[in-house]
Amino acid sequence: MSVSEQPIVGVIMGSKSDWPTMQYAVDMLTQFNVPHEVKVVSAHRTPDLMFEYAQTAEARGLQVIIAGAGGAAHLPGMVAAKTLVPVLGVPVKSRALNGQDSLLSIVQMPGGIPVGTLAIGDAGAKNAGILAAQIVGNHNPAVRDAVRAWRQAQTDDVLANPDPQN
Ligand SMILES: Nc1c(C(=O)O)ncn1[C@@H]1O[C@H](COP(=O)(O)O)[C@@H](O)[C@H]1O
Repeated sequence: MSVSEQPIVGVIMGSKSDWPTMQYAVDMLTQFNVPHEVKVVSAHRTPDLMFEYAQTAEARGLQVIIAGAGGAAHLPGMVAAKTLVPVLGVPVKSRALNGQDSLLSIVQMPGGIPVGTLAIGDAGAKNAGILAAQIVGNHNPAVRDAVRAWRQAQTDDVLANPDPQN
Protein backbone atom coordinates (compact mmCIF):
# COMPACT_ATOMS: atom_id res chain seq x y z
CA MET A 1 0.00 0.00 0.00
CA SER A 2 1.28 3.44 -0.84
CA VAL A 3 0.26 5.90 1.87
CA SER A 4 0.67 9.64 2.23
CA GLU A 5 0.35 11.42 5.57
CA GLN A 6 -3.11 10.85 7.13
CA PRO A 7 -4.98 9.82 3.99
CA ILE A 8 -8.45 11.29 3.59
CA VAL A 9 -9.26 9.55 0.29
CA GLY A 10 -8.86 5.83 -0.20
CA VAL A 11 -8.32 4.46 -3.70
CA ILE A 12 -8.91 0.73 -3.96
CA MET A 13 -9.14 -1.61 -6.93
CA GLY A 14 -9.96 -5.25 -7.44
CA SER A 15 -6.67 -6.18 -9.07
CA LYS A 16 -3.24 -4.84 -9.93
CA SER A 17 -4.41 -5.07 -13.53
CA ASP A 18 -6.77 -2.14 -12.82
CA TRP A 19 -3.88 0.22 -12.09
CA PRO A 20 -3.42 1.55 -15.69
CA THR A 21 -6.98 2.89 -15.36
CA MET A 22 -7.03 3.82 -11.68
CA GLN A 23 -3.76 5.75 -11.90
CA TYR A 24 -5.79 8.58 -13.45
CA ALA A 25 -7.75 8.99 -10.22
CA VAL A 26 -4.55 9.01 -8.20
CA ASP A 27 -2.95 11.52 -10.58
CA MET A 28 -5.76 13.99 -9.91
CA LEU A 29 -5.60 13.52 -6.13
CA THR A 30 -1.85 14.10 -6.26
CA GLN A 31 -2.33 17.20 -8.41
CA PHE A 32 -4.78 18.66 -5.88
CA ASN A 33 -2.59 17.71 -2.90
CA VAL A 34 -5.25 15.44 -1.42
CA PRO A 35 -3.63 12.96 1.01
CA HIS A 36 -4.57 9.51 -0.20
CA GLU A 37 -3.80 5.82 0.02
CA VAL A 38 -3.80 3.23 -2.75
CA LYS A 39 -4.39 -0.49 -2.32
CA VAL A 40 -5.56 -3.64 -4.09
CA VAL A 41 -8.63 -4.97 -2.27
CA SER A 42 -11.01 -7.51 -3.77
CA ALA A 43 -14.47 -8.53 -2.62
CA HIS A 44 -13.93 -11.80 -4.42
CA ARG A 45 -10.31 -12.67 -3.72
CA THR A 46 -9.76 -10.95 -0.35
CA PRO A 47 -13.24 -10.70 1.19
CA ASP A 48 -12.02 -10.41 4.80
CA LEU A 49 -9.62 -7.60 3.87
CA MET A 50 -12.45 -5.86 2.01
CA PHE A 51 -14.67 -6.01 5.09
CA GLU A 52 -11.90 -4.73 7.35
CA TYR A 53 -11.02 -1.92 4.94
CA ALA A 54 -14.62 -0.74 4.74
CA GLN A 55 -15.35 -1.16 8.44
CA THR A 56 -12.32 0.87 9.54
CA ALA A 57 -12.50 3.55 6.82
CA GLU A 58 -14.48 6.10 8.82
CA ALA A 59 -12.41 5.75 11.99
CA ARG A 60 -9.20 6.06 9.96
CA GLY A 61 -10.39 9.44 8.68
CA LEU A 62 -11.26 8.59 5.10
CA GLN A 63 -13.80 11.06 3.68
CA VAL A 64 -14.24 9.41 0.27
CA ILE A 65 -13.44 5.97 -1.12
CA ILE A 66 -12.81 5.50 -4.84
CA ALA A 67 -13.30 1.86 -5.80
CA GLY A 68 -12.43 0.59 -9.27
CA ALA A 69 -13.23 -2.88 -10.54
CA GLY A 70 -13.87 -4.73 -13.76
CA GLY A 71 -16.16 -7.53 -14.89
CA ALA A 72 -18.35 -8.76 -12.03
CA ALA A 73 -17.48 -5.55 -10.23
CA HIS A 74 -18.87 -6.14 -6.75
CA LEU A 75 -16.16 -4.25 -4.87
CA PRO A 76 -17.69 -0.73 -4.85
CA GLY A 77 -21.13 -1.95 -3.77
CA MET A 78 -19.83 -4.32 -1.11
CA VAL A 79 -17.59 -1.62 0.37
CA ALA A 80 -20.52 0.81 0.32
CA ALA A 81 -22.58 -1.77 2.20
CA LYS A 82 -20.08 -1.75 5.09
CA THR A 83 -19.36 1.97 5.53
CA LEU A 84 -21.02 5.38 5.57
CA VAL A 85 -18.00 6.92 3.83
CA PRO A 86 -19.22 7.89 0.32
CA VAL A 87 -18.05 5.43 -2.35
CA LEU A 88 -17.33 6.46 -5.93
CA GLY A 89 -17.31 3.49 -8.30
CA VAL A 90 -15.14 3.32 -11.41
CA PRO A 91 -16.08 0.65 -13.98
CA VAL A 92 -12.80 -0.67 -15.38
CA LYS A 93 -12.91 -1.60 -19.07
CA SER A 94 -13.01 -5.39 -19.22
CA ARG A 95 -11.49 -7.30 -22.13
CA ALA A 96 -14.49 -9.54 -22.79
CA LEU A 97 -17.31 -6.98 -22.63
CA ASN A 98 -15.57 -3.60 -22.90
CA GLY A 99 -16.60 -2.55 -19.41
CA GLN A 100 -20.36 -2.80 -19.99
CA ASP A 101 -20.39 -5.59 -17.41
CA SER A 102 -18.38 -3.46 -14.96
CA LEU A 103 -20.68 -0.47 -15.46
CA LEU A 104 -23.90 -2.39 -14.95
CA SER A 105 -22.49 -4.25 -11.94
CA ILE A 106 -21.57 -0.98 -10.23
CA VAL A 107 -24.42 1.32 -11.23
CA GLN A 108 -27.43 -0.91 -10.55
CA MET A 109 -27.32 -0.79 -6.77
CA PRO A 110 -30.47 -1.59 -4.82
CA GLY A 111 -32.15 1.41 -3.22
CA GLY A 112 -30.61 2.14 0.19
CA ILE A 113 -26.92 1.52 -0.55
CA PRO A 114 -25.68 4.21 -2.93
CA VAL A 115 -22.53 4.12 -5.05
CA GLY A 116 -21.71 7.20 -7.12
CA THR A 117 -20.87 5.63 -10.46
CA LEU A 118 -18.50 7.25 -12.93
CA ALA A 119 -17.88 6.55 -16.63
CA ILE A 120 -16.15 3.41 -17.90
CA GLY A 121 -12.36 3.55 -18.01
CA ASP A 122 -9.81 6.34 -17.90
CA ALA A 123 -12.27 9.25 -17.98
CA GLY A 124 -14.25 7.70 -15.13
CA ALA A 125 -11.13 7.27 -13.03
CA LYS A 126 -10.00 10.83 -13.73
CA ASN A 127 -13.42 12.21 -12.86
CA ALA A 128 -13.55 10.12 -9.69
CA GLY A 129 -10.33 11.80 -8.56
CA ILE A 130 -11.69 15.25 -9.38
CA LEU A 131 -15.06 14.53 -7.74
CA ALA A 132 -13.38 13.22 -4.60
CA ALA A 133 -11.34 16.44 -4.43
CA GLN A 134 -14.50 18.50 -4.89
CA ILE A 135 -16.16 16.64 -2.00
CA VAL A 136 -13.10 17.10 0.21
CA GLY A 137 -13.05 20.74 -0.93
CA ASN A 138 -16.36 21.40 0.82
CA HIS A 139 -14.38 21.61 4.06
CA ASN A 140 -10.86 22.18 2.75
CA PRO A 141 -10.30 25.59 1.11
CA ALA A 142 -6.81 24.68 -0.18
CA VAL A 143 -8.15 21.68 -2.08
CA ARG A 144 -11.12 23.68 -3.36
CA ASP A 145 -8.77 26.40 -4.64
CA ALA A 146 -6.58 23.79 -6.34
CA VAL A 147 -9.60 22.36 -8.17
CA ARG A 148 -10.79 25.85 -9.09
CA ALA A 149 -7.39 26.75 -10.57
CA TRP A 150 -7.22 23.47 -12.50
CA ARG A 151 -10.69 23.96 -13.93
CA GLN A 152 -9.84 27.51 -14.99
CA ALA A 153 -6.65 26.30 -16.69
CA GLN A 154 -8.68 23.67 -18.55
CA THR A 155 -11.15 26.31 -19.74
CA ASP A 156 -8.37 28.70 -20.73
CA ASP A 157 -6.67 25.96 -22.72
CA VAL A 158 -9.82 25.19 -24.71
CA LEU A 159 -10.52 28.87 -25.37
CA ALA A 160 -6.93 29.47 -26.46
CA ASN A 161 -7.08 26.62 -28.98
CA PRO A 162 -10.40 26.95 -30.83
CA ASP A 163 -9.16 25.70 -34.22
CA PRO A 164 -9.56 21.90 -34.31
CA GLN A 165 -7.12 21.69 -37.26
CA ASN A 166 -4.21 23.13 -35.31
N1 LIG B 1 -14.35 -7.05 -9.97
C1 LIG B 1 -13.33 -7.55 -9.29
C2 LIG B 1 -13.27 -7.78 -7.90
C3 LIG B 1 -14.33 -7.43 -6.94
O1 LIG B 1 -15.36 -6.86 -7.35
O2 LIG B 1 -14.15 -7.71 -5.76
N2 LIG B 1 -12.07 -8.30 -7.61
C4 LIG B 1 -11.38 -8.38 -8.76
N3 LIG B 1 -12.14 -7.93 -9.77
C5 LIG B 1 -11.78 -7.68 -11.17
O3 LIG B 1 -11.33 -8.75 -11.91
C6 LIG B 1 -10.70 -8.18 -13.06
C7 LIG B 1 -9.65 -9.12 -13.57
O4 LIG B 1 -8.63 -9.25 -12.60
P1 LIG B 1 -7.25 -9.97 -12.98
O5 LIG B 1 -6.63 -9.15 -14.09
O6 LIG B 1 -6.44 -9.94 -11.70
O7 LIG B 1 -7.60 -11.37 -13.43
C8 LIG B 1 -10.17 -6.83 -12.63
O8 LIG B 1 -10.70 -5.80 -13.44
C9 LIG B 1 -10.64 -6.71 -11.21
O9 LIG B 1 -11.11 -5.42 -10.86
